[in-house]
Amino acid sequence: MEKQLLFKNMAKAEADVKELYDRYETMKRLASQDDIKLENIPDDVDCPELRALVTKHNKLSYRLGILKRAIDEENSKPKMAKTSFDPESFTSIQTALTQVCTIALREAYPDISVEQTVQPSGKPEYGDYQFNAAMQVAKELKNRGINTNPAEVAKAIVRKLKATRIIEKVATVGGFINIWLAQPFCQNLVMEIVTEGVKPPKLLKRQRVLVDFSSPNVAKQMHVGHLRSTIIGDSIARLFEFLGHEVLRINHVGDWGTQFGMLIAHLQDKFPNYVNELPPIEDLQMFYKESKTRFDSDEEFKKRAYDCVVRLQGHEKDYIKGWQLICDVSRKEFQKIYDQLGISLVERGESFYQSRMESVVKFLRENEHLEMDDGRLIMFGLEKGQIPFTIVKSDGGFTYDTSDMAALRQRIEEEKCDRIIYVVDNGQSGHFRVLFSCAEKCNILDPSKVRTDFVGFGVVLGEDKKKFKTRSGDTVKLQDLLDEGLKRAENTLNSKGRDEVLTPEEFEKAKKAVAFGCIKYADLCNNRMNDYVFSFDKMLDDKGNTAVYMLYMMTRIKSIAANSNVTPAQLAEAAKTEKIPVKHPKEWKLVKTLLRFNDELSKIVDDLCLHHLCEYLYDIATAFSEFYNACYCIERDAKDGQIVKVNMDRLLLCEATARVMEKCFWIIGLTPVSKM
Ligand SMILES: NC(=[NH2+])NCCC[C@H](N)C(=O)O
Repeated sequence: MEKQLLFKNMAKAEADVKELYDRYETMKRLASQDDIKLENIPDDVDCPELRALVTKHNKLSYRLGILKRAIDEENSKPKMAKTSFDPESFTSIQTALTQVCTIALREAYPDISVEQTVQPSGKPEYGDYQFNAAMQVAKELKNRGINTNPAEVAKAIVRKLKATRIIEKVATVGGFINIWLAQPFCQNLVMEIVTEGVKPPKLLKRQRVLVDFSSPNVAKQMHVGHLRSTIIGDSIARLFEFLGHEVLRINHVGDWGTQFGMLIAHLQDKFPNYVNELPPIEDLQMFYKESKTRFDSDEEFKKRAYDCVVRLQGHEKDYIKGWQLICDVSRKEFQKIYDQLGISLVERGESFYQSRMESVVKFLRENEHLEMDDGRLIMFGLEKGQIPFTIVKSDGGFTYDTSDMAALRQRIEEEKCDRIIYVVDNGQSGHFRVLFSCAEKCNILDPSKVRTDFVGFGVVLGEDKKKFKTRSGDTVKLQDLLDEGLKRAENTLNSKGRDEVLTPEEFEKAKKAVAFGCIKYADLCNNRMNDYVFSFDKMLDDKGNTAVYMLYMMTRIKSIAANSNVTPAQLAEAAKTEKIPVKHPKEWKLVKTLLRFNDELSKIVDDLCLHHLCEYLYDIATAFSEFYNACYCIERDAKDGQIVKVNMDRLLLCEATARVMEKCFWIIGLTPVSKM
């Protein structure tokens, strides 16, 4: 009996041991797992403490995962101490990134002198900007017998990259260094646009910039070529003004040629009393034609005309008076065009340089730069095979070449210009090459101190791709062209029913903004070097990159806040607490597009091609449309259309977009309209 009990106890003890062993095994298995899941604990394990511990463990390992990833991310970032970013020296994102990358490049490879600017990257997966110097550096190194590859170089550069507030993260793909912008930094910059307006980047040095543009010829037609020069030159001047430079807008009018001889001789015959009584010359071109016909057919008249030139250049009173009268008639006509287009210019024609021409000739003679050639005095520039400048004609008179030499000298020595920009058609590119070359040769121009730019442009073509003419084959008068623009703009607005929604004043404003805006925009949005086809139909199209599309876009953006009953004051108040939204990819894309503004400007400061700005405007408009379609600014009830929610942060982004676009408009010379 006792024995039986003993056996029973033993069997039970054995079963207990087995059970305990099994449990131990389960626990061991569970413990070896990285993450113990509650469901893996067998149901028969009745141990609440264990379950509590597992739950706690799981929570902790989740947090550990987050921390580990953060550490990894931190480690993948440039390792050096965070240098605080100096907003004082910030000019543009591209410049700032280029600086940071160049410093890293120099540190990684001190004796390699590769210059590269950071570029916006083409695809979002390659970051926002790219620095592609590694290929060139690797090539350089290979040339020196050092075996490496672009990927290694890229990594070496990244290791030297200092962290800044602009950069969120950096990654290399082969030899490419991809850079992602930091959102908080960008949000702040865009918010500054809302609170402080679009400000120009900090100027390193304020320059004196002279823009020689428009420059028609007295008594002759101001033609479409002069219109191009006027539009392009005005925009360039505006750009430099916005940047804070000191700009001289000079109208180098052709007012001192030999044509004045025949004009004055004709004036004496037609209006003998011209000195005392204002001659009623209405059609100066007609007057010019008449005198030219006489000049070409009448020997006696021709002689008198020559005599008149001599007496005019000798500053004889009555001759100067006649010359002034003729210039006045022209001046008034030019001014009408400038007023309509909203362009300001300082007239300083060729006549202004008369005495300076005399002294520049003396200077060139004394320094032995002039050569006798068939009775003329000519000057060769520095380049071989270049045609020479004619400084003094065989009759002792001066030429277009002489006046430009004198003008350039005046602009450098008297005006102390840092940069001189000539906006003249491509046909004169040769003239300006010789001018710069001669000026350098005789030490009037030192290109290391003064920058000269020839801003050429192509000819204006008709829709038939031939030279721009009227239907009857005459050259197109500028005033007629502007008038037609107004008429066509009126038709366009009427066809959209704008005459019914706008007040007469608003309609007039819109009409002018559209007409003159579209003429300017159509000119500027093409690469200026190309010939351009003048087409009102294309200009007035409301699709594509046209002024009409841009003006519409602007009124649309402006109406968003107004339609949601948010006042400017409320918006300003919201700017104090809200952040610019960047969560949605389209918000972020728009933000980054807006922040390209300064980069675009610095590109234009260098190549003086305004089409970059028009392309940029189009990019903004596109990014805005995408944002607006994807992100609600105002949320309305589906049934009754009542506003249920206003997303103030998005309205602030709309406001920033309008501000940047407005600044671009200003530089282009477009007048925005509040309603269209
Ligand atoms: N400095 C200059 N040359 N400026 C351009 C003058 C253009 C000249 N008056 C023309 O109509 O062709």
